[in-house]
Amino acid sequence: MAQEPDGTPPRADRGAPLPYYGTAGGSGQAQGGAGAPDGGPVPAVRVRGLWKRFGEQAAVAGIELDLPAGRFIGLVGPNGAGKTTTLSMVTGLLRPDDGLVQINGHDVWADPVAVKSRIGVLPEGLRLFERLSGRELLAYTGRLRGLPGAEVDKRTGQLLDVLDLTAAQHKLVVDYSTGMRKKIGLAAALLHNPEVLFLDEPFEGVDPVSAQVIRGVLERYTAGGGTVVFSSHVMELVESLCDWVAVMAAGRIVARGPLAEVRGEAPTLQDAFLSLVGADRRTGQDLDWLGGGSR
Ligand SMILES: Nc1ncnc2c1ncn2[C@@H]1O[C@H](COP(=O)(O)OP(=O)(O)OP(=O)(O)O)[C@@H](O)[C@H]1O
Repeated sequence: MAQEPDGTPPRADRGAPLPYYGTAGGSGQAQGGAGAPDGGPVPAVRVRGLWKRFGEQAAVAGIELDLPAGRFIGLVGPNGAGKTTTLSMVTGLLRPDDGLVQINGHDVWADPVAVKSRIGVLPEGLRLFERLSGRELLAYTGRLRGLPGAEVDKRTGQLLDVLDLTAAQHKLVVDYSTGMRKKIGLAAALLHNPEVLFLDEPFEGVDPVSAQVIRGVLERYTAGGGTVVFSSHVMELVESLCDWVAVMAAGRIVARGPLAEVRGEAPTLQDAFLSLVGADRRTGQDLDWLGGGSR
């Protein structure tokens, strides 16, 4: 598999290698804006030695990963592979036991304000302010992000329109459907025009029409230079949307690189994925009693 980053324009903000966090609960040192230590282009996301244990179990077991800027990146893996735990640590929602995470050269835990102004996050199990209307939620988010009121109004109107939420803009979020919640969450994550957008299962529970709308917005965002990192189980979706993928299994990255390279000789990403995570051997052949006939 290819080693990233690739094809990303070099940036001026380069600097020294960064320290790891050290032991559990350590916060590392501020190194805002530092670049790739090898002199290469600064990756959108740089992860080194990332660990998270829950009791005896290592949910994330020493991940090393560079995600190139300006790409549509899919993080895929079977249930329990550690995708959500990884994304939570990368976005500053969950403190790692050990390891380093940088967003465009800024340390997630040592320089959280710089990082949070650069990222948008649509987490799994998104919690929203339910007693606000969709429009109020975006107005509130925009002001929290420090945007001027007129700019918040303009962007809010445009995002509500593009995401087909204008008719529901005055409805309380508590009354939104699953798909509407994803869309208003996406609008809130995009409002400040982040450099990197993280989405945990953005298409789960979303109907095909809304999925197409979300897809269009994300494609517009990457065309403008933004980086999307999203997790999904749906290989067809990843294959049609992403140009770069990272495959996780049992807390580790087992493959990463441009989509075509990870797919390799396999006919589809799904085949490559099943082979990479070792699931192609589980065919259900042993269940010879199953079939609804004799009990
Ligand atoms: N708060 C927690 N406490 C204990 N175990 C946890 C916790 N969060 C995650 N885990 C465990 O860590 C492992 C990785 O979970 P994670 O949710 O990151 O996987 P995932 O790849 O996102 O899975 P899925 O695709 O099913 O959402 C799982 O075995 C899970 O049970």
